[in-house]
Amino acid sequence: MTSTADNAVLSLPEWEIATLDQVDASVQVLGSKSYTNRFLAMAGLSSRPTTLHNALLSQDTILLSKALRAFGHVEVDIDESSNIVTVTPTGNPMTAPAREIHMGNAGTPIRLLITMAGLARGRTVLTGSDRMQERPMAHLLEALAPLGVTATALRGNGSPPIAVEGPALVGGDTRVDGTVSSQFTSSLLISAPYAQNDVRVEIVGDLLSKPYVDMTVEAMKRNGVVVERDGYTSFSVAAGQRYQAGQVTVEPDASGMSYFLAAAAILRGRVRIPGITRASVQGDVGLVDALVRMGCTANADTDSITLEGGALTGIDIDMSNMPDVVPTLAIVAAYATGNTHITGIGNLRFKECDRIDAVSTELRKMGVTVDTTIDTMTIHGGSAPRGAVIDTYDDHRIAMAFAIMGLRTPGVVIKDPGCVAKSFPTFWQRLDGLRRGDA
Ligand SMILES: O=C(O)C1=C[C@@H](OP(=O)(O)O)[C@@H](O)[C@H](O)C1
Ligand SMILES: C=C(OP(=O)(O)O)C(=O)O
Repeated sequence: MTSTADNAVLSLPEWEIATLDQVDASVQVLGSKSYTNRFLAMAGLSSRPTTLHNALLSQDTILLSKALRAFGHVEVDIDESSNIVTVTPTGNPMTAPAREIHMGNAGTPIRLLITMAGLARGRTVLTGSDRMQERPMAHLLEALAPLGVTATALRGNGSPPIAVEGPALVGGDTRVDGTVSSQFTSSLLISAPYAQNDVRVEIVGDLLSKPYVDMTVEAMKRNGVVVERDGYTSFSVAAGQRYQAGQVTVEPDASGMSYFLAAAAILRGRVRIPGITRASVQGDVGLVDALVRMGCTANADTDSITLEGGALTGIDIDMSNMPDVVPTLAIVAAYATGNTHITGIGNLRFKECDRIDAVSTELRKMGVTVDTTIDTMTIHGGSAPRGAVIDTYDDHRIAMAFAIMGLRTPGVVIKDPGCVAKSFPTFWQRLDGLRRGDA
Protein backbone atom coordinates (compact mmCIF):
# COMPACT_ATOMS: atom_id res chain seq x y z
CA MET A 1 0.00 0.00 0.00
CA THR A 2 1.28 3.46 -0.85
CA SER A 3 -0.16 6.91 -0.70
CA THR A 4 1.48 7.90 -3.96
CA ALA A 5 -1.00 7.83 -6.79
CA ASP A 6 -0.63 9.11 -10.30
CA ASN A 7 -2.27 8.19 -13.53
CA ALA A 8 -0.42 4.85 -13.49
CA VAL A 9 -3.16 3.72 -11.09
CA LEU A 10 -5.54 3.74 -14.05
CA SER A 11 -3.80 0.70 -15.52
CA LEU A 12 -3.46 -1.34 -12.31
CA PRO A 13 -5.72 -4.35 -11.73
CA GLU A 14 -6.54 -3.08 -8.23
CA TRP A 15 -5.60 -0.28 -5.85
CA GLU A 16 -5.59 -0.34 -2.06
CA ILE A 17 -6.63 2.92 -0.48
CA ALA A 18 -4.44 4.28 2.33
CA THR A 19 -6.44 5.58 5.27
CA LEU A 20 -6.31 9.22 6.21
CA ASP A 21 -6.74 10.53 9.76
CA GLN A 22 -7.88 14.00 8.90
CA VAL A 23 -8.70 16.10 5.86
CA ASP A 24 -8.59 19.86 5.33
CA ALA A 25 -8.20 20.47 1.62
CA SER A 26 -9.20 22.48 -1.39
CA VAL A 27 -9.96 20.23 -4.37
CA GLN A 28 -9.90 21.22 -8.06
CA VAL A 29 -12.68 19.19 -9.68
CA LEU A 30 -12.73 18.78 -13.46
CA GLY A 31 -15.42 20.40 -15.61
CA SER A 32 -18.98 19.07 -15.59
CA LYS A 33 -19.52 15.98 -17.72
CA SER A 34 -23.12 16.92 -18.45
CA TYR A 35 -22.35 20.50 -19.49
CA THR A 36 -19.36 19.38 -21.57
CA ASN A 37 -21.54 16.84 -23.40
CA ARG A 38 -24.24 19.45 -24.03
CA PHE A 39 -21.89 22.18 -25.26
CA LEU A 40 -20.06 19.69 -27.49
CA ALA A 41 -23.33 18.48 -29.02
CA MET A 42 -24.54 22.02 -29.64
CA ALA A 43 -21.17 22.98 -31.12
CA GLY A 44 -21.44 19.93 -33.35
CA LEU A 45 -24.68 21.30 -34.80
CA SER A 46 -23.62 24.94 -35.04
CA SER A 47 -22.14 26.66 -38.06
CA ARG A 48 -20.08 28.91 -35.78
CA PRO A 49 -16.90 27.96 -33.90
CA THR A 50 -17.04 27.11 -30.20
CA THR A 51 -14.25 27.13 -27.64
CA LEU A 52 -14.91 25.21 -24.44
CA HIS A 53 -12.80 26.18 -21.44
CA ASN A 54 -12.44 23.89 -18.42
CA ALA A 55 -14.03 21.17 -20.53
CA LEU A 56 -14.10 17.69 -19.07
CA LEU A 57 -11.68 15.55 -21.04
CA SER A 58 -12.64 12.01 -20.14
CA GLN A 59 -13.55 8.81 -21.95
CA ASP A 60 -17.15 9.86 -22.53
CA THR A 61 -16.50 13.37 -23.78
CA ILE A 62 -13.63 12.24 -26.00
CA LEU A 63 -15.89 9.59 -27.54
CA LEU A 64 -18.47 12.29 -28.21
CA SER A 65 -15.83 14.56 -29.77
CA LYS A 66 -14.71 11.76 -32.08
CA ALA A 67 -18.28 10.97 -33.05
CA LEU A 68 -18.97 14.61 -33.93
CA ARG A 69 -15.85 14.65 -36.09
CA ALA A 70 -17.07 11.53 -37.89
CA PHE A 71 -20.18 13.39 -39.11
CA GLY A 72 -17.90 15.75 -41.03
CA HIS A 73 -19.69 18.98 -40.07
CA VAL A 74 -17.08 20.03 -37.48
CA GLU A 75 -13.44 19.55 -36.64
CA VAL A 76 -12.72 19.06 -32.93
CA ASP A 77 -9.34 19.92 -31.40
CA ILE A 78 -8.61 18.80 -27.87
CA ASP A 79 -5.85 20.43 -25.84
CA GLU A 80 -5.35 18.11 -22.91
CA SER A 81 -2.84 20.35 -21.19
CA SER A 82 -5.29 23.25 -20.88
CA ASN A 83 -8.66 21.42 -20.93
CA ILE A 84 -9.69 23.53 -23.92
CA VAL A 85 -11.73 22.04 -26.75
CA THR A 86 -12.15 23.94 -29.99
CA VAL A 87 -14.96 22.95 -32.33
CA THR A 88 -14.68 24.44 -35.81
CA PRO A 89 -17.32 24.03 -38.52
CA THR A 90 -15.93 22.62 -41.76
CA GLY A 91 -18.64 24.07 -44.00
CA ASN A 92 -19.83 20.55 -44.85
CA PRO A 93 -23.29 19.27 -43.89
CA MET A 94 -23.64 16.43 -41.37
CA THR A 95 -23.20 13.11 -43.16
CA ALA A 96 -23.68 9.66 -41.67
CA PRO A 97 -20.27 8.04 -41.08
CA ALA A 98 -19.63 4.97 -43.25
CA ARG A 99 -18.57 2.96 -40.20
CA GLU A 100 -20.69 2.41 -37.10
CA ILE A 101 -19.96 4.76 -34.23
CA HIS A 102 -18.78 3.01 -31.08
CA MET A 103 -19.72 4.95 -27.97
CA GLY A 104 -18.38 2.67 -25.23
CA ASN A 105 -20.66 3.14 -22.22
CA ALA A 106 -21.21 6.85 -22.76
CA GLY A 107 -24.96 6.98 -22.14
CA THR A 108 -25.62 10.70 -22.44
CA PRO A 109 -23.48 11.10 -25.60
CA ILE A 110 -25.08 8.18 -27.46
CA ARG A 111 -28.56 9.43 -26.58
CA LEU A 112 -27.76 12.97 -27.72
CA LEU A 113 -26.32 11.57 -30.95
CA ILE A 114 -29.39 9.49 -31.78
CA THR A 115 -31.50 12.60 -32.47
CA MET A 116 -28.56 14.45 -34.04
CA ALA A 117 -28.12 11.55 -36.47
CA GLY A 118 -31.62 12.32 -37.74
CA LEU A 119 -30.11 15.51 -39.20
CA ALA A 120 -27.28 13.72 -41.03
CA ARG A 121 -27.52 12.49 -44.59
CA GLY A 122 -27.55 8.68 -44.75
CA ARG A 123 -27.76 5.83 -42.28
CA THR A 124 -25.92 6.23 -38.97
CA VAL A 125 -25.34 3.20 -36.78
CA LEU A 126 -24.57 3.85 -33.12
CA THR A 127 -23.39 1.11 -30.80
CA GLY A 128 -21.38 0.62 -27.60
CA SER A 129 -20.08 -1.72 -24.93
CA ASP A 130 -21.89 -4.89 -23.86
CA ARG A 131 -23.55 -2.91 -21.08
CA MET A 132 -24.53 -0.16 -23.52
CA GLN A 133 -26.23 -2.81 -25.61
CA GLU A 134 -28.55 -3.38 -22.64
CA ARG A 135 -29.27 0.25 -21.76
CA PRO A 136 -32.79 1.47 -22.61
CA MET A 137 -33.38 3.77 -25.59
CA ALA A 138 -36.80 2.61 -26.86
CA HIS A 139 -38.66 5.65 -25.53
CA LEU A 140 -36.38 7.95 -27.48
CA LEU A 141 -36.74 5.91 -30.66
CA GLU A 142 -40.54 6.00 -30.30
CA ALA A 143 -40.50 9.76 -29.72
CA LEU A 144 -38.48 10.35 -32.88
CA ALA A 145 -41.01 8.72 -35.22
CA PRO A 146 -43.65 11.53 -35.05
CA LEU A 147 -40.83 14.01 -35.73
CA GLY A 148 -40.05 12.21 -39.00
CA VAL A 149 -37.03 10.17 -37.94
CA THR A 150 -36.84 6.40 -38.29
CA ALA A 151 -34.52 5.12 -35.58
CA THR A 152 -34.39 1.38 -35.10
CA ALA A 153 -32.85 -0.87 -32.48
CA LEU A 154 -31.22 -3.43 -34.77
CA ARG A 155 -31.67 -6.30 -32.30
CA GLY A 156 -35.27 -5.34 -31.59
CA ASN A 157 -34.62 -4.85 -27.88
CA GLY A 158 -34.76 -1.05 -27.68
CA SER A 159 -30.99 -0.85 -27.06
CA PRO A 160 -27.94 -0.24 -29.28
CA PRO A 161 -26.92 -0.96 -31.95
CA ILE A 162 -29.32 1.65 -33.29
CA ALA A 163 -29.68 2.72 -36.91
CA VAL A 164 -30.94 6.22 -37.69
CA GLU A 165 -32.01 7.26 -41.20
CA GLY A 166 -31.53 10.88 -42.22
CA PRO A 167 -31.82 13.66 -42.97
CA ALA A 168 -35.33 13.37 -41.63
CA LEU A 169 -35.91 15.65 -38.62
CA VAL A 170 -39.11 17.31 -39.85
CA GLY A 171 -40.32 18.42 -36.42
CA GLY A 172 -43.84 18.68 -35.04
CA ASP A 173 -45.39 17.31 -31.86
CA THR A 174 -44.23 14.26 -29.97
CA ARG A 175 -44.46 12.59 -26.57
CA VAL A 176 -41.64 11.01 -24.62
CA ASP A 177 -41.67 8.89 -21.50
CA GLY A 178 -39.89 10.74 -18.70
CA THR A 179 -39.71 7.95 -16.14
CA VAL A 180 -36.65 6.02 -17.37
CA SER A 181 -34.15 8.68 -18.41
CA SER A 182 -34.22 12.46 -18.78
CA GLN A 183 -31.57 12.08 -21.48
CA PHE A 184 -34.31 11.30 -24.03
CA THR A 185 -35.86 14.72 -23.46
CA SER A 186 -32.48 16.46 -23.53
CA SER A 187 -31.65 14.67 -26.77
CA LEU A 188 -34.85 15.81 -28.50
CA LEU A 189 -34.46 19.40 -27.27
CA ILE A 190 -30.81 19.87 -28.26
CA SER A 191 -31.38 18.97 -31.92
CA ALA A 192 -34.86 20.55 -32.09
CA PRO A 193 -33.79 24.01 -33.38
CA TYR A 194 -32.44 22.33 -36.52
CA ALA A 195 -35.73 20.55 -37.37
CA GLN A 196 -37.65 21.94 -40.33
CA ASN A 197 -40.63 22.90 -38.12
CA ASP A 198 -41.21 23.82 -34.50
CA VAL A 199 -40.82 20.92 -32.08
CA ARG A 200 -43.11 20.34 -29.12
CA VAL A 201 -42.25 17.58 -26.65
CA GLU A 202 -44.81 16.41 -24.13
CA ILE A 203 -43.49 14.40 -21.19
CA VAL A 204 -45.39 11.23 -20.33
CA GLY A 205 -45.24 10.32 -16.63
CA ASP A 206 -43.29 12.18 -13.98
CA LEU A 207 -39.96 13.30 -15.38
CA LEU A 208 -37.03 12.03 -13.32
CA SER A 209 -33.59 13.60 -13.16
CA LYS A 210 -35.30 16.98 -13.69
CA PRO A 211 -32.22 19.15 -13.08
CA TYR A 212 -30.56 17.60 -16.14
CA VAL A 213 -33.34 18.97 -18.31
CA ASP A 214 -32.92 22.35 -16.58
CA MET A 215 -29.24 22.15 -17.50
CA THR A 216 -30.18 21.44 -21.11
CA VAL A 217 -32.58 24.38 -21.29
CA GLU A 218 -30.06 26.66 -19.58
CA ALA A 219 -27.17 25.56 -21.81
CA MET A 220 -29.32 26.11 -24.92
CA LYS A 221 -30.23 29.58 -23.65
CA ARG A 222 -26.56 30.43 -23.05
CA ASN A 223 -26.07 29.41 -26.67
CA GLY A 224 -28.85 31.66 -27.99
CA VAL A 225 -31.73 29.17 -28.30
CA VAL A 226 -34.96 29.68 -26.36
CA VAL A 227 -37.00 26.74 -25.05
CA GLU A 228 -40.58 27.52 -24.02
CA ARG A 229 -41.78 25.22 -21.28
CA ASP A 230 -44.66 24.31 -19.07
CA GLY A 231 -42.81 23.14 -15.96
CA TYR A 232 -41.64 19.62 -16.65
CA THR A 233 -44.66 18.55 -18.68
CA SER A 234 -43.99 20.09 -22.09
CA PHE A 235 -41.21 21.87 -23.94
CA SER A 236 -41.31 23.77 -27.28
CA VAL A 237 -38.50 24.92 -29.52
CA ALA A 238 -39.22 27.28 -32.42
CA ALA A 239 -37.63 26.28 -35.71
CA GLY A 240 -34.94 28.41 -37.27
CA GLN A 241 -33.07 29.24 -34.06
CA ARG A 242 -29.33 28.65 -34.30
CA TYR A 243 -26.63 28.03 -31.69
CA GLN A 244 -24.44 31.12 -31.38
CA ALA A 245 -21.57 29.12 -29.88
CA GLY A 246 -18.50 31.27 -29.06
CA GLN A 247 -16.57 31.04 -25.78
CA VAL A 248 -18.00 28.83 -23.06
CA THR A 249 -16.58 28.07 -19.61
CA VAL A 250 -17.72 24.84 -17.98
CA GLU A 251 -18.21 24.83 -14.20
CA PRO A 252 -16.81 22.00 -12.05
CA ASP A 253 -18.63 18.68 -12.04
CA ALA A 254 -21.04 18.38 -9.12
CA SER A 255 -21.06 14.58 -9.28
CA GLY A 256 -17.25 14.48 -9.24
CA MET A 257 -17.24 16.92 -6.33
CA SER A 258 -19.44 14.58 -4.30
CA TYR A 259 -16.64 12.13 -3.46
CA PHE A 260 -14.54 14.80 -1.79
CA LEU A 261 -17.49 16.17 0.16
CA ALA A 262 -18.12 12.62 1.33
CA ALA A 263 -14.49 12.45 2.48
CA ALA A 264 -15.03 15.55 4.63
CA ALA A 265 -18.25 14.06 5.98
CA ILE A 266 -16.86 10.69 7.03
CA LEU A 267 -13.51 11.98 8.32
CA ARG A 268 -15.11 14.93 10.16
CA GLY A 269 -12.78 17.19 8.22
CA ARG A 270 -13.21 20.07 5.81
CA VAL A 271 -13.15 20.18 2.00
CA ARG A 272 -13.50 23.24 -0.22
CA ILE A 273 -14.43 23.03 -3.91
CA PRO A 274 -13.72 26.28 -5.77
CA GLY A 275 -15.64 27.37 -8.88
CA ILE A 276 -19.10 25.99 -8.02
CA THR A 277 -21.82 27.14 -5.62
CA ARG A 278 -24.89 25.64 -4.02
CA ALA A 279 -26.97 27.66 -6.51
CA SER A 280 -25.64 25.63 -9.47
CA VAL A 281 -28.24 24.20 -11.86
CA GLN A 282 -26.46 20.85 -11.52
CA GLY A 283 -28.86 18.81 -9.40
CA ASP A 284 -26.04 16.93 -7.71
CA VAL A 285 -25.22 20.00 -5.60
CA GLY A 286 -28.31 18.78 -3.71
CA LEU A 287 -25.96 16.34 -2.00
CA VAL A 288 -24.69 19.27 0.06
CA ASP A 289 -28.15 19.80 1.57
CA ALA A 290 -28.44 16.06 2.20
CA LEU A 291 -25.10 16.01 4.04
CA VAL A 292 -26.15 19.04 6.08
CA ARG A 293 -29.32 17.19 7.05
CA MET A 294 -27.09 14.30 8.14
CA GLY A 295 -25.06 16.57 10.46
CA CYS A 296 -22.45 18.35 8.32
CA THR A 297 -22.06 22.11 7.96
CA ALA A 298 -21.83 23.90 4.62
CA ASN A 299 -21.03 27.46 3.67
CA ALA A 300 -23.02 29.85 1.49
CA ASP A 301 -20.09 31.35 -0.44
CA THR A 302 -20.47 32.93 -3.84
CA ASP A 303 -17.47 31.23 -5.43
CA SER A 304 -17.05 27.85 -3.76
CA ILE A 305 -18.61 25.12 -1.66
CA THR A 306 -17.06 24.17 1.67
CA LEU A 307 -18.32 21.24 3.66
CA GLU A 308 -17.33 20.37 7.21
CA GLY A 309 -18.10 16.99 8.70
CA GLY A 310 -20.09 16.48 11.89
CA ALA A 311 -21.76 13.68 13.84
CA LEU A 312 -23.73 11.84 11.14
CA THR A 313 -27.28 10.56 11.47
CA GLY A 314 -29.36 8.73 8.87
CA ILE A 315 -32.06 10.50 6.84
CA ASP A 316 -34.99 9.71 4.55
CA ILE A 317 -34.39 11.17 1.12
CA ASP A 318 -35.92 11.08 -2.38
CA MET A 319 -32.95 11.13 -4.77
CA SER A 320 -34.85 11.06 -8.08
CA ASN A 321 -33.32 14.44 -8.94
CA MET A 322 -29.72 13.44 -8.18
CA PRO A 323 -29.27 9.80 -9.21
CA ASP A 324 -25.51 9.98 -9.79
CA VAL A 325 -24.71 10.84 -6.17
CA VAL A 326 -26.68 7.94 -4.68
CA PRO A 327 -23.54 5.75 -4.33
CA THR A 328 -21.84 8.70 -2.61
CA LEU A 329 -24.65 9.26 -0.13
CA ALA A 330 -24.93 5.53 0.49
CA ILE A 331 -21.31 5.21 1.57
CA VAL A 332 -21.65 8.20 3.91
CA ALA A 333 -24.79 6.58 5.37
CA ALA A 334 -22.70 3.54 6.30
CA TYR A 335 -20.90 5.71 8.90
CA ALA A 336 -24.04 7.40 10.25
CA THR A 337 -26.07 6.33 13.24
CA GLY A 338 -29.55 5.17 12.32
CA ASN A 339 -30.91 4.23 8.93
CA THR A 340 -30.80 6.13 5.66
CA HIS A 341 -33.77 5.40 3.42
CA ILE A 342 -33.24 6.43 -0.22
CA THR A 343 -36.29 6.50 -2.51
CA GLY A 344 -37.00 7.40 -6.16
CA ILE A 345 -33.98 5.58 -7.56
CA GLY A 346 -35.46 2.90 -9.84
CA ASN A 347 -33.47 4.14 -12.81
CA LEU A 348 -30.20 3.38 -11.03
CA ARG A 349 -30.77 -0.11 -12.35
CA PHE A 350 -30.13 1.16 -15.92
CA LYS A 351 -26.86 3.02 -15.41
CA GLU A 352 -23.31 1.78 -16.11
CA CYS A 353 -24.35 -1.17 -13.95
CA ASP A 354 -27.34 -1.91 -11.75
CA ARG A 355 -26.23 0.53 -9.07
CA ILE A 356 -28.78 -0.60 -6.48
CA ASP A 357 -27.39 -4.14 -6.71
CA ALA A 358 -23.77 -3.01 -6.91
CA VAL A 359 -23.87 -0.58 -3.97
CA SER A 360 -25.79 -2.99 -1.74
CA THR A 361 -23.58 -5.99 -2.64
CA GLU A 362 -20.34 -4.12 -1.98
CA LEU A 363 -21.59 -2.47 1.24
CA ARG A 364 -22.66 -5.90 2.52
CA LYS A 365 -19.14 -7.19 1.79
CA MET A 366 -17.96 -4.47 4.16
CA GLY A 367 -20.33 -5.66 6.86
CA VAL A 368 -23.02 -3.02 6.35
CA THR A 369 -26.66 -4.09 6.39
CA VAL A 370 -28.59 -2.86 3.33
CA ASP A 371 -32.19 -3.54 2.29
CA THR A 372 -33.30 -2.91 -1.27
CA THR A 373 -36.47 -2.91 -3.31
CA ILE A 374 -36.92 -2.29 -7.01
CA ASP A 375 -36.49 1.46 -6.47
CA THR A 376 -35.26 2.08 -2.91
CA MET A 377 -32.30 1.34 -0.72
CA THR A 378 -32.03 1.43 3.08
CA ILE A 379 -28.57 1.57 4.61
CA HIS A 380 -28.35 0.58 8.26
CA GLY A 381 -25.74 2.73 9.95
CA GLY A 382 -24.10 2.07 13.27
CA SER A 383 -21.82 -0.91 12.62
CA ALA A 384 -18.23 -0.03 11.71
CA PRO A 385 -17.61 -1.04 8.08
CA ARG A 386 -14.65 -3.40 7.53
CA GLY A 387 -12.19 -3.56 4.64
CA ALA A 388 -12.95 -5.61 1.54
CA VAL A 389 -11.96 -6.08 -2.08
CA ILE A 390 -14.52 -4.02 -3.98
CA ASP A 391 -15.80 -5.10 -7.38
CA THR A 392 -16.50 -2.03 -9.50
CA TYR A 393 -18.64 -3.42 -12.37
CA ASP A 394 -16.91 -1.16 -14.93
CA ASP A 395 -18.69 1.70 -13.16
CA HIS A 396 -16.70 4.81 -12.29
CA ARG A 397 -19.12 5.89 -9.58
CA ILE A 398 -18.86 2.59 -7.68
CA ALA A 399 -15.04 2.85 -7.77
CA MET A 400 -14.96 6.48 -6.63
CA ALA A 401 -17.57 6.14 -3.87
CA PHE A 402 -15.99 3.05 -2.29
CA ALA A 403 -12.50 4.55 -2.59
CA ILE A 404 -13.70 7.24 -0.17
CA MET A 405 -14.65 4.54 2.36
CA GLY A 406 -11.00 3.43 2.16
CA LEU A 407 -9.90 6.77 3.60
CA ARG A 408 -11.59 5.83 6.87
CA THR A 409 -11.78 2.02 6.81
CA PRO A 410 -8.47 0.13 6.46
CA GLY A 411 -8.16 -2.59 3.83
CA VAL A 412 -10.42 -1.23 1.07
CA VAL A 413 -9.11 -2.46 -2.28
CA ILE A 414 -10.69 -1.07 -5.46
CA LYS A 415 -10.64 -3.43 -8.42
CA ASP A 416 -10.16 -1.98 -11.92
CA PRO A 417 -9.38 1.55 -10.70
CA GLY A 418 -9.05 2.60 -14.36
CA CYS A 419 -12.83 2.66 -14.75
CA VAL A 420 -12.89 6.17 -13.23
CA ALA A 421 -11.62 7.45 -16.60
CA LYS A 422 -15.20 7.53 -17.86
CA SER A 423 -15.82 10.81 -16.06
CA PHE A 424 -12.82 11.62 -13.82
CA PRO A 425 -9.44 10.46 -15.18
CA THR A 426 -7.50 12.45 -12.55
CA PHE A 427 -9.54 11.09 -9.65
CA TRP A 428 -6.68 9.11 -8.09
CA GLN A 429 -4.35 12.11 -8.21
CA ARG A 430 -6.98 14.30 -6.60
CA LEU A 431 -7.59 11.67 -3.92
CA ASP A 432 -3.88 11.54 -3.22
CA GLY A 433 -3.80 15.35 -3.06
CA LEU A 434 -6.24 15.23 -0.13
CA ARG A 435 -3.31 14.05 1.94
CA ARG A 436 -1.42 17.27 1.20
CA GLY A 437 -4.39 19.62 1.40
CA ASP A 438 -4.07 20.80 -2.20
CA ALA A 439 -5.82 18.27 -4.36
O1 LIG B 1 -28.24 14.44 -19.04
C1 LIG B 1 -27.23 14.12 -18.42
O2 LIG B 1 -26.13 14.70 -18.60
C2 LIG B 1 -27.32 13.02 -17.43
C3 LIG B 1 -28.54 12.59 -16.98
C4 LIG B 1 -28.69 11.56 -15.93
O3 LIG B 1 -29.24 10.42 -16.53
P1 LIG B 1 -30.82 9.99 -16.41
O4 LIG B 1 -31.63 11.10 -16.92
O5 LIG B 1 -30.90 8.75 -17.24
O6 LIG B 1 -31.06 9.75 -14.94
C5 LIG B 1 -27.37 11.19 -15.26
O7 LIG B 1 -27.48 9.96 -14.60
C6 LIG B 1 -26.24 11.12 -16.25
O8 LIG B 1 -25.02 10.82 -15.63
C7 LIG B 1 -26.05 12.44 -16.95
C1 LIG C 1 -25.12 7.47 -15.58
C2 LIG C 1 -24.00 8.09 -15.93
O1 LIG C 1 -23.62 8.38 -17.18
P1 LIG C 1 -24.28 8.10 -18.61
O2 LIG C 1 -25.73 7.82 -18.43
O3 LIG C 1 -24.02 9.34 -19.39
O4 LIG C 1 -23.54 6.91 -19.17
C3 LIG C 1 -23.06 8.57 -14.89
O5 LIG C 1 -22.10 9.27 -15.23
O6 LIG C 1 -23.25 8.28 -13.70
